[in-house]
Amino acid sequence: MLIKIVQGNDKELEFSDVNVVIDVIRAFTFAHHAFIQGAKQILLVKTVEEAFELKKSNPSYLLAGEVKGRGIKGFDLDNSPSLISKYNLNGRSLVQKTTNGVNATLHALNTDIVFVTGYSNAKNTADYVKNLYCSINQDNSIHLVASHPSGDDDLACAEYIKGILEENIIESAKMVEKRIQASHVAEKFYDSERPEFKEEDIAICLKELESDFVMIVNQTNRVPRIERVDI
Ligand SMILES: O=C(O)[C@H](CS(=O)(=O)O)OP(=O)(O)O
Ligand SMILES: [Mg+2]
Repeated sequence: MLIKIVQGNDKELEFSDVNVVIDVIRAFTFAHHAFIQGAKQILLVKTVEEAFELKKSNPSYLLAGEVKGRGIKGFDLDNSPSLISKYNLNGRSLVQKTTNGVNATLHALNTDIVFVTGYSNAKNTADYVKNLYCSINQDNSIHLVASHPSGDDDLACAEYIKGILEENIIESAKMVEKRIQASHVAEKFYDSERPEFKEEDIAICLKELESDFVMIVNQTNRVPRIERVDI
């Protein structure tokens, strides 16, 4: 198994058998909770304009995401996992536009299969990838993409997943949680002068959840979309 950790949201990756794109704070923690709340799929777009175009032809779509961390005028939702975990999303399709997670994923499509995850679903995802791609073929190449260019939240999670895949756990779950909380990306959520960033979001990003699915990017349509695949 050739496992490489890559950091950044715009890296053009050479082909690998599997890509796992990680965004802890907050895009794929948000996505994980959206699926738990019943979402059917999450379409991934690069720009705000593309999101509005999709909504024009599909008025039931919910637009979600951020620019510089803040919600977008005219969108239905921002990038907050604590907010989304209060919605009933049964059967709904979302469109997601975010700085790191979504952009990194759109740059990571040169592969047979793309997973996305935050920390909340990291162990599930790592176990699934390990069973399916590591046990059978030891020659498989895997990119773990820590989507924030400098955030230790995604890097810590990537190292955690690598440890599970290689059966060599250097970073314990507790250590990873500490690194996420101490990362510079988390800072603004503890800043009382920036009330738009909620501390509650970080609490959710730090919590591993028992869930029975992984998130895989379906590339068969023009717009790539995250779907839940039961495990
Ligand atoms: O909304 C977020 O948490 C981030 C943007 S920033 O790092 O807070 O500026 O977007 P994401 O794509 O979820 O990393
Ligand atoms: Mg992030």
